[in-house]
Amino acid sequence: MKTASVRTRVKFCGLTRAGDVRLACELGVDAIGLVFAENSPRRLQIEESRALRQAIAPLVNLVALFSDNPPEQVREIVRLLRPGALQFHGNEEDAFCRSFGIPYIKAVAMGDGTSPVDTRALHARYPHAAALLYDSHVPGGAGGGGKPFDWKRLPGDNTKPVMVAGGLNATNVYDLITQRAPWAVDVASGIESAPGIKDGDKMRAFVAEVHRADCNNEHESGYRLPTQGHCG
Ligand SMILES: O=C(O)c1ccccc1NCC(=O)[C@H](O)[C@H](O)COP(=O)(O)O
Repeated sequence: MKTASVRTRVKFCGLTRAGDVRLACELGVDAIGLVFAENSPRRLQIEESRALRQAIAPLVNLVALFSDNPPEQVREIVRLLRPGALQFHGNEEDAFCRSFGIPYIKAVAMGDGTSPVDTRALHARYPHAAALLYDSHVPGGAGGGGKPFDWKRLPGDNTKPVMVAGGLNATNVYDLITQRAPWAVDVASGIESAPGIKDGDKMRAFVAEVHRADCNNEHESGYRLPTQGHCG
């Protein structure tokens, strides 16, 4: 039997319904992203997020997303939801991001730029980031826009796990994984029928394509642990 020697982690982001959360967990995603950024159509109120939290299966990570939210709001969400990681999309600096005592992911705005990413500068600016998420928003803009950036701009000299987002869906995630082998992929609109409303068929197709890519991927990324997942 053919086996996958690596496994790409999957984060589904911007869920707003408990049923979608349950299906995502059944499909085997690694993380569920709940959005608390003010400018998002997927933004949750704290009360509704508690029901979603309860729908997350054991061993599946909860990631809480922010974009320049006030610290007391972040603290309140950390207290109530106990996320496994925080994700910051705004102009937050390292000291702020790490001050909540939970591993953090920093989103890097790839925008419409063409210049190479200065990985050294990024690592110096966010020394305590657990991972960097390369996403297609413009600096200061919101995520979840459903538009990819040019993956050739992904840096090759990372010393932190690389996550990729921006316009991913079941038709392009295979190419991303086989071309660039990120540690994790992150998707919001590519698995939706409307902002915040996930589509079961699109979720299934996305996970199936990640699995297919992992089973065909010869590329060994320095950010992955070897695993032996079965490919059928
Ligand atoms: O999803 C949002 O509405 C959002 C708003 C403000 C900041 C971040 C936001 N989402 C961040 C994500 O992690 C998305 O999954 C990521 O940007 C990819 O989105 P998409 O291109 O729709 O797959």
